[in-house]
Amino acid sequence: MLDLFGTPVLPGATSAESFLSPPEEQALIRAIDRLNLAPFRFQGWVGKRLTHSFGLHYDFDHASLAPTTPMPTWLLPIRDRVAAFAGLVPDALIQALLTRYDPGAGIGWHRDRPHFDHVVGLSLGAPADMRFRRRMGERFERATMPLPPRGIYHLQGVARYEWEHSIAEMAAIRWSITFRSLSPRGRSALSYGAR
Ligand SMILES: O=C(O)CCC(=O)C(=O)O
Ligand SMILES: [Fe+2]
Repeated sequence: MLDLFGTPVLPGATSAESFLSPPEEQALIRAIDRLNLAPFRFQGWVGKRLTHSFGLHYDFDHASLAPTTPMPTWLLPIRDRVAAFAGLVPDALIQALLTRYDPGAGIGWHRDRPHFDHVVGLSLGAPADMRFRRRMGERFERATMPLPPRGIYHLQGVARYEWEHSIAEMAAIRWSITFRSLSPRGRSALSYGAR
């Protein structure tokens, strides 16, 4: 996320337009819709957005992280390009979370689980804004990062750890593919099978 002078508005948040071509976007949308997407669940609450994980599954009902089906071959070349954008080796992006936001679905204020480190996302379908906020005493500092279709964004450092983010309820369908790397906490949770 850069201002007019190319300075990041939020340290640790970078984005680029036209990362995917329109045919690639359409092929990915079709591939996501072929998956067995399930409503996101959080401690007994069932959300409107539909998700499917590859590589690792974080179970929000039980706050646990476990290996799941490896990324399919159609996703690997995309994962490799996304890793290059983020300056990471491809294998670092161990999880892919595929999400469909139907009209009325969004994502509330959160920071991603501490088990993960880098978050690199692709946007497909309807445009959206990622909103950011950070508490400053009595009020919130706020920032917005546009998420145009076919664009990519990378959250790390301050933007990922100190700021919360959310996406308002959508009026039209948006899909996203977010790739995550593991944090030291995530690595120990996996090796001990603990939280
Ligand atoms: O849909 C997106 O691009 C972001 C979703 C998100 O913040 C998350 O899954 O943690
Ligand atoms: Fe998130």
